[in-house]
Amino acid sequence: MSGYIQEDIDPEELAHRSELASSIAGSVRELIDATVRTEVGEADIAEARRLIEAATEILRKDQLPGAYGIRFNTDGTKRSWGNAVLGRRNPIAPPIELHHGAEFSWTEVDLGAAYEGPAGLVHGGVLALILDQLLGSTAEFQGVPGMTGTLNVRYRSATPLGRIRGEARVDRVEGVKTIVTGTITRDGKVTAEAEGIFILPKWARGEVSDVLRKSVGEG
Ligand SMILES: CCCCCCCCCCCCCCCC(=O)SCCNC(=O)CCNC(=O)[C@H](O)C(C)(C)COP(=O)(O)OP(=O)(O)OC[C@H]1O[C@@H](n2cnc3c(N)ncnc32)[C@H](O)[C@@H]1OP(=O)(O)O
Repeated sequence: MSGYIQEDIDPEELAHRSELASSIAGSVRELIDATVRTEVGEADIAEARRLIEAATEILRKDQLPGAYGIRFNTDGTKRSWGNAVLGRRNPIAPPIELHHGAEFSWTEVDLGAAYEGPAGLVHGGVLALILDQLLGSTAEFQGVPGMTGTLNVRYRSATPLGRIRGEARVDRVEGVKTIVTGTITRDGKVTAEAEGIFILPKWARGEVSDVLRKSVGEG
């Protein structure tokens, strides 16, 4: 499957690249929030655009030919740095940091103005995005990975912007299908619940190396 790239990088260099990626993505994330909330006038907007365009030009000096893909070391550590939910290179990712326990996985993340749907509330699609990744990564961590086949989300009550918590656990495994359930809570109250069916695709059955299938990295 293209897009999976074996690229061995020693731990020290990896930590350095990770720090660089997180730092620039964090700056751009700040920029996104500032853009959504700015009240400055035309002259300041023009000046800001000039600086942003200059920064873009610097980054364009050396680019990957396409998306980042999923890269992994032969020891199984994995990098999904372009991922839309947890990619450390990706400023549109909230980004979520996942924690995995024996029984369940969880994340806590602050969702600010850039993730608004209804006034003052988290966009339902953003919650679905986070649940998709959280549930999918939970299946992966438990050694039964798959692509999302179906994701059902029930929005029980509105989720105000701010700090949310997501939790997920594998409910059962049926052949190549892993059924995972999860919730989003805000201030201790469940505002959304989900069930996902994650399916090990045909191309991965027996074809993908054990290293990749068992890989659980920093994301
Ligand atoms: C090393 C391995 C890596 C593998 C991968 C890992 C990814 C690790 C990511 C970690 C975290 C990801 C979190 C974000 C995850 C996304 O964002 S994934 C992106 C969104 N999803 C997609 O693009 C999936 C698109 N769809 C497909 O690729 C294929 O339709 C699927 C879902 C893989 C299934 O196709 P298939 O492999 O040909 O499945 P098939 O053999 O026909 O059916 C197998 C079983 O699944 C059932 N089924 C088929 N489709 C569906 C469906 N849509 N809904 C429910 N059941 C279905 C069938 O009825 C059958 O059931 P049983 O007869 O066994 O009871």
